[in-house]
Amino acid sequence: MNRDERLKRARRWVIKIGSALLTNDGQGLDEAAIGDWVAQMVALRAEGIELILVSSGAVAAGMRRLGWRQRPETVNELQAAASVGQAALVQVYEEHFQRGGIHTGQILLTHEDLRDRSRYLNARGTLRTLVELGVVPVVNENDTVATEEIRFGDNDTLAALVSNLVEADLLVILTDQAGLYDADPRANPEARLLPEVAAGDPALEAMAGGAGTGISRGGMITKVRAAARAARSGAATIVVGGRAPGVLLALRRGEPLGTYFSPRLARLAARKQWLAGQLQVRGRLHLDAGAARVLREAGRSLLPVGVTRVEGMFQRGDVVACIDPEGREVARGLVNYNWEEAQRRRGRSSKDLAAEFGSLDEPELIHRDNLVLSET
Ligand SMILES: Nc1ncnc2c1ncn2[C@@H]1O[C@H](COP(=O)(O)OP(=O)(O)O)[C@@H](O)[C@H]1O
Ligand SMILES: N[C@@H](CCC(=O)OP(=O)(O)O)C(=O)O
Repeated sequence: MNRDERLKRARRWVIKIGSALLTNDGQGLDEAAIGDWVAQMVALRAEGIELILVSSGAVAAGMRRLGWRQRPETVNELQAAASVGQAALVQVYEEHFQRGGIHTGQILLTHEDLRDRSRYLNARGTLRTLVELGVVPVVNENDTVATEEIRFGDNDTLAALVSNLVEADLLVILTDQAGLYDADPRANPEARLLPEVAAGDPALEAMAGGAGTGISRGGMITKVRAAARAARSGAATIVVGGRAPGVLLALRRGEPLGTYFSPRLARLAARKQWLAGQLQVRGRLHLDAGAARVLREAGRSLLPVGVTRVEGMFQRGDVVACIDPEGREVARGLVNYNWEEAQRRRGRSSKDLAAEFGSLDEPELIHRDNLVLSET
């Protein structure tokens, strides 16, 4: 399916608005711009398009209300700014959406909410219910409680995971550049805009750099990765300049704005999407070349015999990474044994293990249903 066709058919959109765009140079919210995007979203809703909004801007809005000129350094100050600013943010959205007769609902997530399978299913259920009720969920990271270990860090990653969660057709990332360029346009005036690329193409990461402003987090690299993640559940992504007049409606009309990331990656089953969305691992299993090959090429389960080294103190059911002899990540999966048991089993044949532990013992360290290949 090409871009035009996909856009015509896209019924469920996730729209992400970045910090760089939402704030007047990091100083408070650009309310006029927000009003303009919301009016466009109201028009999209009237066409029957379901919307989920992922909005940054809490820290910047909080700084403004607290009278701070610089982004604070300490975690608690950042969290305080986010707490004050999040209230301001939802207030502005709610006010503008109300004018169009649409309710909003606030959803604040941490990575922990999506790591735990039952919390993940719960978040998914709530988001889907809100969408079915015609409410526009306004999602942000729960910055007031998120510590380094449990945070997404940037909202591009969060928007991609939300796209997986609601099985969106399209992820639109509004930012302060017209799209993805072949080099950072702030540093290279000659950089050219790429109108269409393949989501997950490793060459894109080399072109994309970090954040452009002091207040934003991810930069273009996290957008490129977000497009690859979103493609795992079949969503196309468009990264586009949010200041282009009527940008959302122009996209809907099929105007060729921004960079279109076509989702050419194989679509994963819902459970594997959840696995692929895990941002952190609890341990690493180092594989020999043969095991790395059968995982990559034959989609087999991981048997203890192919494991040369066990790293980390994980428990049964934790997510661990499988690493090839060159140190590259092959796959991630839910491990059947804790680290001590895995240690005891590594390098041994299934026959040998059955003789020692009995035939009721699970022969795989990771079953193929619980294993997802990493993007390399
Ligand atoms: N190849 C690239 N193409 C476009 N922008 C890039 C590229 N590499 C780095 N950037 C930078 O990424 C910035 C956008 O990301 P970011 O500042 O995180 O915005 P947001 O808050 O919208 O997520 C741009 O301002 C730009 O300076
Ligand atoms: N959650 C933070 C935003 C994080 C952030 O700035 O992300 P991004 O918009 O991707 O650069 C906030 O609301 O301030």
